[in-house]
Amino acid sequence: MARSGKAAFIDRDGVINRDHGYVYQWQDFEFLPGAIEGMRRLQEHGCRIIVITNQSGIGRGFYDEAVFEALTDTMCQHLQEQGVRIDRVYFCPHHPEKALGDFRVACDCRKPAPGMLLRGIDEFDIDPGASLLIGDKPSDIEAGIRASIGHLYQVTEATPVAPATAVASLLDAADRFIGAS
Ligand SMILES: O=P(O)(O)OC[C@@H](O)[C@H]1O[C@@H](OP(=O)(O)O)[C@@H](O)[C@@H](O)[C@@H]1O
Ligand SMILES: [Mg+2]
Ligand SMILES: [Zn+2]
Repeated sequence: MARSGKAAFIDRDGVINRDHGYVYQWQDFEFLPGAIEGMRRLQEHGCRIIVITNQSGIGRGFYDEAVFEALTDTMCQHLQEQGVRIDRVYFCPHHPEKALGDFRVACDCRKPAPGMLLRGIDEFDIDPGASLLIGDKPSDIEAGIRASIGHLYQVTEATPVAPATAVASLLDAADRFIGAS
């Protein structure tokens, strides 16, 4: 049977919260303007909310998986209080050159590889063509292209990677997607 669900695949650092560089503590987690409202609108529109985040800070030894999970729990709790339910957070702890020990691998989940997106598509029976991705880096957009995501948005003031649309915020992306579908 054809896949039928719709998902918003959302990058974390630089889209949901300000990217201060390997954020792992709640005190450094600063929601970007429009991020929470954008997720609320996408959820109300019927999208699964799926976060896809490279976390090579784990592999580099800056913080461990338990610390990342604790921050994720706090973020999700905060969002829940604001009426946003995160369906899943996928993360990649690897890096092919900079990570330590077993984390130093050429995995299939570190963006621009599409592994985290493909997992979400499979686990939630998502139609990628009807879904959107919001990222800030070219590697996010590249992952979206490789997973055949139909609507790509890049939070950037520079020229976006084709065929992504440049947006000012998660909220801007949400409104454009909802307006177009
Ligand atoms: O934007 P997402 O995917 O949510 O997360 C990115 C972070 O894990 C960090 O990824 C690093 O890239 P490297 O992993 O070192 O190439 C840098 O870009 C950091 O500034 C950034 O905080
Ligand atoms: Mg990012
Ligand atoms: Zn990985």
